Amino acid sequence: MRPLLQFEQVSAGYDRAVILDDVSFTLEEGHSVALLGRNGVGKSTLIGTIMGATRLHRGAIQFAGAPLHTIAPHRRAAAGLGWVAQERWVFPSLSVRENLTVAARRGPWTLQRIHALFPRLQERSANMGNQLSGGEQQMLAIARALMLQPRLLLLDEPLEGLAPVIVEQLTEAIGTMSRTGDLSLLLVEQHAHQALAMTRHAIVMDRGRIVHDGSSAELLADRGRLEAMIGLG
Ligand SMILES: Nc1ncnc2c1ncn2[C@@H]1O[C@H](COP(=O)(O)OP(=O)(O)OP(=O)(O)O)[C@@H](O)[C@H]1O
Repeated sequence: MRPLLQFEQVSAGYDRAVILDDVSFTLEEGHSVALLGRNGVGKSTLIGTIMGATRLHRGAIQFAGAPLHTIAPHRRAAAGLGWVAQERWVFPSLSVRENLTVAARRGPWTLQRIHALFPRLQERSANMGNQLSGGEQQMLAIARALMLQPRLLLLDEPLEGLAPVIVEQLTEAIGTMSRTGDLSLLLVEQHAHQALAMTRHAIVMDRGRIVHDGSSAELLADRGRLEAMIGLG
């Protein structure tokens, strides 16, 4: 196994506030990890720390065998990180097809492969970004990130606020993505069951610290433990 992302005793936050407290974990190349925890425990801060959007107080982050924390935030996408933020960035006045191709790079994620993953986007190719439903925008935001050929894709609550039928389609697509093996995934989700079903590993956070790091299947089977750590809502 090859480590792709490693947090080494990372403390990080905003200005003087320390939110992440001595966080260490490893994400292997080609693996998928669910990042779980109650509201406000620091999940988005961890994602932001990978992208360089927070202040690193202590520790180091390695990505693909080299230090990541010394790379400027605007260069991290080119280094192989894809980020689908909660805000679902899409270009409103570009068509779906243009959204996908405007900044695309060559690599394993082709338009054809994207259309196989999200048939809905193929049907909506000529529609503008602002003519899409919330679920379609989420699909487009994920697809745009894939067209940049990331080695690691960060998904921040992709199922949030979406209709059950869309949640089902997205869950299936994310599960497919994570099984391809040529992409690593870090998935932040409030929907713990879905997140665990889509991933191989799970990390649970509480108040800025990692309180559990293990297999998703085992945690999914241990209802009592899951409930104690994050509640089941
Ligand atoms: N830009 C910011 N400036 C200062 N504090 C922040 C900022 N963003 C988040 N925080 C604080 O950091 C802590 C962790 O928030 P974070 O958003 O990382 O948690 P989360 O686990 O992702 O929660 P949620 O599921 O609600 O998004 C909270 O106390 C929050 O108030």
